[in-house]
Amino acid sequence: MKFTHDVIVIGAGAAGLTAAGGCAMFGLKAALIERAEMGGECLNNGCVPSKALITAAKRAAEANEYERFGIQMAAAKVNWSGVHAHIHEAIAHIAPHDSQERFEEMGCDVYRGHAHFIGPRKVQVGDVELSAPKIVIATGSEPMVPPIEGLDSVPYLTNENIWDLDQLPQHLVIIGGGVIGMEMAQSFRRLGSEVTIIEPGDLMGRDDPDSVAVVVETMKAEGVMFVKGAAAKVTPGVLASLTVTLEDGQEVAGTHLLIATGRKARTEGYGLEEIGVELGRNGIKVDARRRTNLKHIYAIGDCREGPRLTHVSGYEGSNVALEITLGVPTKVDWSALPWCTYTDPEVAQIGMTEAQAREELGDKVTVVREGFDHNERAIAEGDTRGHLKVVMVGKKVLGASIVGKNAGEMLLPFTQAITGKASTFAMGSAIIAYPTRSEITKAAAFSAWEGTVFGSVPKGYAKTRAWFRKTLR
Ligand SMILES: Cc1cc2nc3c(=O)[nH]c(=O)nc-3n(C[C@H](O)[C@H](O)[C@H](O)COP(=O)(O)OP(=O)(O)OC[C@H]3O[C@@H](n4cnc5c(N)ncnc54)[C@H](O)[C@@H]3O)c2cc1C
Ligand SMILES: NC(=O)c1ccc[n+]([C@@H]2O[C@H](COP(=O)([O-])OP(=O)(O)OC[C@H]3O[C@@H](n4cnc5c(N)ncnc54)[C@H](O)[C@@H]3O)[C@@H](O)[C@H]2O)c1
Repeated sequence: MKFTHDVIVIGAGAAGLTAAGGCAMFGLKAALIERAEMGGECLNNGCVPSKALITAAKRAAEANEYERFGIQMAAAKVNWSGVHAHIHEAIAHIAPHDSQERFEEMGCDVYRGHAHFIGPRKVQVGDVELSAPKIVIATGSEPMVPPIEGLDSVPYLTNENIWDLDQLPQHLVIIGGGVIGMEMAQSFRRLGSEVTIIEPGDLMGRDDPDSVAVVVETMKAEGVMFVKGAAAKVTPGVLASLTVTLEDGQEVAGTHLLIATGRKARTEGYGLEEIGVELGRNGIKVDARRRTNLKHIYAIGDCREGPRLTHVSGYEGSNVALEITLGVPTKVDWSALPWCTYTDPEVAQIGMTEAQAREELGDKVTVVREGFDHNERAIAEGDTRGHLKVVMVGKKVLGASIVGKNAGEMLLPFTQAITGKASTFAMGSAIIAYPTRSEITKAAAFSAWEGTVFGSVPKGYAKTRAWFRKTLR
């Protein structure tokens, strides 16, 4: 079979960009296909707009504080069109980094259109047929909208259209108290909306409950309302715009509705079933090397079963690029997986929570806890909310849960403690929570190694392997 490319990558979000860019930097002929905006969910509908909103909301919250440290600011006057502009400026500022032009400069052939498998090694985009011995699926995920009665009778929001709001909601009702629900709730409340979160289970259920409790206390004090229960029905309102009825009959009325009930992997409408790629409960099934049941096809990022975070997509993209180019079989390792929820205070986690460790290792687990109330920087800053919990077996660190100001920036030493690796190479390949300032350490370490990793010898080796793969099939 004559191939058009060494590798085809479907989807230009965090996962696909890293995989395609990595392969191209080793000199492989890489095709990158994107049917919507370059940069995917993180840039256009996810991390970047949400963090921009959080920043604007934080400014309003600071202005609205009563006198602190002898200083009283003028109360915040929120101009929603200015907040909206800031969100879209942040996206526009980062867009060139993920752009078609940049990836073409790196050596990728970028195709804009819907990709569809027409064979196990063939993909069609528009009227172009592409083929390659290796294919990477990085098609991402979309909001999971539960089948709530009457939902279609109201114009509801998800993370895909909330950035287009032309006015600040008067009362935002949020179904789902996970990460999106909590980050959005605090932001809109701080900007002046009334906000109610409806959640049947634990708020931010993946995090340590002691961390979550600190944030919930702050959010309650700021006026966010929490209602326990599952949303069962939505009705257009008479005075208010809508009413959500819970399974137990409670009613919550508001003017706007945000659905934040989790993500659904994008696995439909591009021929996966026809070529026999196996699917799991919510995503493509993969092994530890991110290979599907068809071993030459990889699935990375939000489209496969597993954690859904930008830094995870990037990590899997580079692992797969290394495997395809240099033949390094890189198994994923989640033992030092970090994540952070950018509420105020931030909730950051790496590795195991106390509950996970106790479930796996019982009473061998020890936990040490330090509060910020004894931290002199926190005292001087007048913000002692929060604590650090370190989860260990003996003195070996398994995980850490941090809640407090800039908690996401405090995870890096625990990456090194858990992995036991602290070289510049390890720093360059560490998984670092996105978006944090700590990522700059990875960038610096990567720069130190770039010339070696993408030097003439590894590139020559990668190209020879790709040539054999294309020619000997
Ligand atoms: C509101 C929100 C806030 C978030 N905040 C954070 C955060 O702070 N930190 C964090 O780490 N994570 C965050 N996330 C999660 C993060 O955005 C995702 O994990 C990440 O963007 C997934 O990247 P991906 O490349 O796997 O998928 P995506 O970014 O979804 O990219 C997939 C791409 O594939 C394209 N595509 C799909 N099918 C086809 C096809 N057939 N042909 C061609 N193209 C196709 C899509 O158009 C899309 O551009 C957030 C998510 C949301 C929704
Ligand atoms: N800071 C970050 O890293 C960040 C920020 C935002 C989003 N994300 C990513 O985005 C993804 C999605 O976030 P999310 O908040 O949508 O999902 P989630 O899984 O975190 O939370 C969804 C919540 O919705 C609740 N729910 C489900 N059905 C419901 C119903 N009928 N009524 C009321 N509640 C209901 C669930 O109990 C759950 O708590 C996650 O994978 C996350 O990793 C990450």
